[in-house]
Amino acid sequence: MTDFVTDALRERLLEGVHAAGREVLAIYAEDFSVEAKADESPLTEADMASHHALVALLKALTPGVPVLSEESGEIPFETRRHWARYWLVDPLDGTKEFISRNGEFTLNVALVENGVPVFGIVHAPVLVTTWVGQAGQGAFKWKNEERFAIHVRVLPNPDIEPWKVVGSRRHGTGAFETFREGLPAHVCVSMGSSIKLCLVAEGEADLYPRLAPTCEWDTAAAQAVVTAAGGEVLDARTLQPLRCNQQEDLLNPDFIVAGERDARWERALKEALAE
Ligand SMILES: Nc1ncnc2c1ncn2[C@@H]1O[C@H](COP(=O)(O)O)[C@@H](OP(=O)(O)O)[C@H]1O
Ligand SMILES: [Mg+2]
Repeated sequence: MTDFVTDALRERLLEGVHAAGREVLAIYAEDFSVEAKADESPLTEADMASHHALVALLKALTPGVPVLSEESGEIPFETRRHWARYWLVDPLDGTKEFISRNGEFTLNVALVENGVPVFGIVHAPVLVTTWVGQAGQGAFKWKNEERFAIHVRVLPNPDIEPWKVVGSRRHGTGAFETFREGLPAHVCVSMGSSIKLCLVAEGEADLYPRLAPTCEWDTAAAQAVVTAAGGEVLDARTLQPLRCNQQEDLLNPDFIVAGERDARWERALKEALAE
């Protein structure tokens, strides 16, 4: 439960994120250049335009609340570990999807309180879709200006209806394949960016195992959506909820997003991680 984000603040945040999304779309529509970051991952003008727009928005709406963005540059753990509340931003998640122009990229803004993502906005401008989740207030999806309440779905009986698993377009691993081999009947779809977590939140997928690296900004906003929709984002080994800002680096452990706990996928996950 967070009471920091009032209805009025949420509306201003949504307007601002949509405005940043329009800046990103304007770049998407033109020829854009691609640079390589220090870690060899790609960076476009759109990542930086969205970063500047979102940081300015958050600083204007909530002066005094620190902002950590993927494109901020490093903030030492010694400084940020004292933050009881901060904004965590991935201005463009799915940069490779942006570059390949398949529309599967998102703008992500999370509010983290004491390590827990309690509020999140995930906006996919090409899909004209925005997911919002707020602890204690549920989760919503806007699609073409229409608003729907969303909720995870109950795992179906796989003999009647196969489970739905969502995986990365680019980060499939042997462990992911072993996990699938341990599952009952299921179908698998590939998707880029934090949209994967949102698909679990809205009951379009049952499981998203991520047995490959990600950073906290990749997941925090969508984790708030998933939890507000009744699901969980769990460390794949401990099955405890992911927490932010607990350590020097900003890497997540391997994790799984699930609408519901179930011994069958927990067993498959254990086998996949034992390899
Ligand atoms: N080696 C690595 N270490 C940390 N994060 C990584 C990584 N390889 C990929 N990622 C993260 O995975 C995200 C893409 O995941 P997916 O392929 O499932 O969409 C990237 O987001 P960005 O596009 O914001 O850089 C990046 O942050
Ligand atoms: Mg990202």
